[in-house]
Amino acid sequence: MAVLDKYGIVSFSTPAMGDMFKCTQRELEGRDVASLIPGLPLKTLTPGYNLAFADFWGNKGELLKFKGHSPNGERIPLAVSLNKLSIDNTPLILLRLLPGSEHAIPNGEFERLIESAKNKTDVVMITDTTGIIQAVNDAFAQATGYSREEAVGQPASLMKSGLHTPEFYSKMWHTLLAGNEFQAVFVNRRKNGEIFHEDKNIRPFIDKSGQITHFVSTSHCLSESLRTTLLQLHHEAYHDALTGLPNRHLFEDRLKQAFSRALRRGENFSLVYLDLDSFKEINDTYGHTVGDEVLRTTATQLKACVRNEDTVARLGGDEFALILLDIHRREDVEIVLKKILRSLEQGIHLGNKRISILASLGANIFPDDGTDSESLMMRADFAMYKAKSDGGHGFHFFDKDEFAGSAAKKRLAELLTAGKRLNIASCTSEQSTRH
Ligand SMILES: Nc1nc2c(ncn2[C@@H]2O[C@H](COP(=O)(O)OP(=O)(O)OP(=O)(O)O)[C@@H](O)[C@H]2O)c(=O)[nH]1
Repeated sequence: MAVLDKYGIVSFSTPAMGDMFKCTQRELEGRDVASLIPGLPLKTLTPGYNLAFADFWGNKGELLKFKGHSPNGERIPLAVSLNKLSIDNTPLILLRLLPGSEHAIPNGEFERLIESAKNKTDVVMITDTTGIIQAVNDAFAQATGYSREEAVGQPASLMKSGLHTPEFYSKMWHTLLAGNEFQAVFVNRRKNGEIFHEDKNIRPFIDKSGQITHFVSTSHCLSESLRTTLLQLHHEAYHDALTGLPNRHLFEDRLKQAFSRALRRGENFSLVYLDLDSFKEINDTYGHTVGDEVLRTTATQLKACVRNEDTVARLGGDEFALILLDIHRREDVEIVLKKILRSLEQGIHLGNKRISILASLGANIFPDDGTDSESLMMRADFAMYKAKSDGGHGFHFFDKDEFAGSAAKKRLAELLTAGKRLNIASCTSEQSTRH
């Protein structure tokens, strides 16, 4: 692994990269990456392009296959991934390298692989196809605190931290069992309970008959500063910068989790949409800074009105969504909605003046009002639109009969077909202007 500056110059490299290029880290640092990997389209004269390219490839999560040129002229087949990083507001590029261009380890090299792993600085762990550890190297013991004797025969989940979602592991198994390699930063737990971060690559080992017999994991632990930066990047991708709330991506993920939890435990949950009333007027009258303060206060108040395991997200503009877990009756939701309206009313203070925050809320309950996320989202939005068209500053529960007779239903269907965001508020002629 290496960190490049925006001009593509190697600012930092790991010993593993030195091993790969058959030279010391010092010989790599300060070099133009184009001289080491000529195929990479990073050029010293195009820093803006370099960062945009790293960001683009990072988001795609793809590995690029190249031939590296070691300083002594040797050709090295490589798989490369790029990500944009920011450390202390300095944009940088994280370059991750894997040996070879093959997905699977070539036939008959298994024993040699175990032998070669012995002296590596990288952590190597070999499991069978069910994830039981078969072999580890010395670096494994240093990184995890488990000796070879303690680890071999145990499931690799020995190091599980509980901080990844079940989807993370299911994606890993799908990828591996399809014969492809899996690369990710794993958050694992050492024997002494400490959390550590591993930049890990897992490759299937395929025997002479073409069967996958083992998985080979190679990783190195991330330094504290890099780990913090990666956590920040992850947080930024899933949170709204203004309020710090989960953004639409994370909200959709939480909604999926709410479905699985409700199905697993036989529970109900409620989805609530909230749109501020006359927010545009606040912006127009007092300016965007005050508007931003109103949005931040809304976020704080919403979080204060719900339980820790519930979700409050900002979907965009003045639209928020809440997922209230483990709901028994509609009355439970009503209590929360009333509390929200009351606490938002307190608003913000501007000198001697108080600006109340008014909102329209639409709610529904799984499974009564919908059994998939799309219809629940659409129906919460519809209920919110009803609350708004009833004068705003209030809440409304989704009602099937109302929905069936509504002209908006047709509009909803059109929007749904067009795959657009369902902003029903824009269809209404009646808008609340109360403050
Ligand atoms: N201050 C601020 N304003 C924003 C932000 N994002 C969106 N807006 C503004 O939010 C307003 C949303 O418009 P509308 O949905 O029509 O707001 P509204 O006046 O509450 O209309 P109704 O919902 O019908 O009551 C627009 O004026 C946007 O410019 C933001 O991050 N900060």
